[in-house]
Amino acid sequence: MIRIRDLHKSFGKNHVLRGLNLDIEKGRITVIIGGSGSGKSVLLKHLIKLMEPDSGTIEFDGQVLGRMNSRELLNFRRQFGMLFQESALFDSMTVEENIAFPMREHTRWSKAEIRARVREKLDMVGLGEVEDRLPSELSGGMRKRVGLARAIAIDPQYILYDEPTTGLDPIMTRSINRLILDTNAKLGTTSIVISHDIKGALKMADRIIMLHYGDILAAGTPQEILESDNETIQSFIAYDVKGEL
Ligand SMILES: Nc1ncnc2c1ncn2[C@@H]1O[C@H](COP(=O)(O)OP(=O)(O)OP(=O)(O)O)[C@@H](O)[C@H]1O
Repeated sequence: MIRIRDLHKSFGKNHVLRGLNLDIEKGRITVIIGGSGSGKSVLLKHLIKLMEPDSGTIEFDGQVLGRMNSRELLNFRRQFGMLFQESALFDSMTVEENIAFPMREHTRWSKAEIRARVREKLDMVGLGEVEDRLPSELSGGMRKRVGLARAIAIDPQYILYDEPTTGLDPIMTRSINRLILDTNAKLGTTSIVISHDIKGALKMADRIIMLHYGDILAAGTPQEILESDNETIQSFIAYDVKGEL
């Protein structure tokens, strides 16, 4: 269980996270939605300590993130896979080297073992013989899949997805959403997804969190979000769900 309590973060006068409280259950898919600039990415960065809060706490299974020593922090980071926006692959490395990267950083697996595991992860994300290609030689959808293969390289407990389907066509969007669901089911991971894809969120989420000006406007099952009588939520989902222009 991840427990976030009274989290505040400002950049100068821009008070981005405003006393955010949130519990995220293990093994589930939590999708975070909300308008541009509402603080979704900032929240995600706090979870892996890429950003420090001004005040408030984040606990993973009772362990407070800010109080970990460097060894605990290294172990902690090992439990995370992250699929960044734009996939964030290393351009000068091949697909195989990209996926092998976390394995080399965090494990003592042999070269042969790493090679076999890279193949296994590529199979999981439905990619064929692309090990020797460079990211620039792949389509955007393929790069996302390689990014996902890298995110699950060392079977993390948590996977964070930052807008995994932004910029993809509807078919690729569906297929990446399917992959997120399958990965969650196969690896039993806790998945936290930031998304602008409301339809996808309603289909795959166990729980949807809506952020609004750095606080939580609503949290609930897809059904609860759909049935909410809050005007801001309704106008946020109107275009995608009701097809309103
Ligand atoms: N490193 C930073 N320095 C200064 N301001 C920042 C920094 N990172 C984020 N912000 C500000 O924090 C606010 C929230 O940004 P964030 O990226 O979390 O939004 P978001 O909800 O993910 O938006 P989007 O859906 O457009 O990606 C914005 O006003 C942004 O300008």
